[in-house]
Amino acid sequence: MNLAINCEHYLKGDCRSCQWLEKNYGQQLQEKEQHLEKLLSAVKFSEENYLSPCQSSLTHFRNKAKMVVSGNVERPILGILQDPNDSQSAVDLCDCPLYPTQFQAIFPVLKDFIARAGLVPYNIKKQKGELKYILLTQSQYDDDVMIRFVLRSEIKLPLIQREINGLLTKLPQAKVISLNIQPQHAAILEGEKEIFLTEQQVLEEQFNQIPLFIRPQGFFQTNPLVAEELYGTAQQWIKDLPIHRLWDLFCGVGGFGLHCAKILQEKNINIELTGIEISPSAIYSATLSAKKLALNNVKFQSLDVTKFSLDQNQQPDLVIVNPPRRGIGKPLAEFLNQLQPHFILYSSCNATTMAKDLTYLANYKIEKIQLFDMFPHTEHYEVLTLLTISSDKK
Ligand SMILES: C[S@@+](CC[C@H](N)C(=O)[O-])C[C@H]1O[C@@H](n2cnc3c(N)ncnc32)[C@H](O)[C@@H]1O
Ligand code: SF4
Repeated sequence: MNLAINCEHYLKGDCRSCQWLEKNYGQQLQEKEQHLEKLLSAVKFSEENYLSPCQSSLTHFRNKAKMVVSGNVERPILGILQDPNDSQSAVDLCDCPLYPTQFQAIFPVLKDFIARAGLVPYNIKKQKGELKYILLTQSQYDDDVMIRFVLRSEIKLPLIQREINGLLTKLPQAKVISLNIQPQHAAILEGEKEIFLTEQQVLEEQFNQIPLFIRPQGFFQTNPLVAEELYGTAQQWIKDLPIHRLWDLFCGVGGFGLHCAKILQEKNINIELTGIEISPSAIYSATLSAKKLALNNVKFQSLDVTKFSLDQNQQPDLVIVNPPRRGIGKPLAEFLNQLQPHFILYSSCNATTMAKDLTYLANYKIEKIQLFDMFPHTEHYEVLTLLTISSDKK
């Protein structure tokens, strides 16, 4: 079997998470482009506005590993369950070629820590044990990592505290370590309670000299090199446009808004950036970045984007939207279509919902569009679109 990358687990059939591994990379990209073109066939745009895709590395491109913990306390297995209801079906994926190479040295230390702290892996059928998942995230900026242990309860906290200095000595790059308490039996990845074992609670990342802060709960891009290209492209596309007032909706930790505000401010343009995001911890991170960049007139607020937008009566020049897979939805799209900001920058991880939203944005045409291959070996991709008001609607 010819695979796009060498993966023993795929060949053995014990992991099939990369559903497109049997297609070579050229074929993967071609199918993604065809998919996007088909979705946009009803929307007006010219060929020259369709930029060639931003490609990804084929291996070691993920900054995050979500490992189900199973096996036993002396020999834990970190990986996936082939049958989600059976801990006996575990496959160890510590050598998955998508993770950063540095993770290879970290996983054995974590396995040793599990044994030392007596963190019995959770057994789904028996509903016994404590440790459910380990979530590991690396910053590409300085290779520091954040380690999160998802546990059923706090019962092991004293043992973990006893062993934590040993772990920090072996892994000095572990700048953030936390316990997430997830008491429910359901296959939910994480619970609400986060207990920090390190003073530092956010992991610093940097894209295009913009500091961004990854915090335990909530969204952060998982393919850092492609994400850096994505934010950098957004920045380049808007830098010469007449923009003073901008909104970054679904802003997360602020990547898009901060990139755009920084380049405009460097050109001595007076800007006013408002970033809106539902998660308060993401807003905390975004505010921290704005302070570090010494940006003036920047306000990040934890609110529902539709509620925020419908309450506004001032027209922004640029609205950035980067929604979850469901898209921005009809009420917000129709509102923006009436509000008529001069430019809309739409970044989407689901071109199907974006294409639907574009039908409600009937006053706009596509000025530029580019595919960013954030998720190689799968059918998923990111797409960035710059919309301007159609000349007949001005
Ligand atoms: C695809 S992420 C984009 C994050 C950010 N733009 C970035 O580049 O990292 C979508 C974000 O929308 C937020 N979100 C989801 N529903 C929301 C809502 N109704 N109002 C505000 N934010 C929302 C999520 O918390 C998440 O951070
Ligand atoms: S996720 Fe990793 S182990 Fe699984 S198929 Fe993809 S490359 Fe192979």
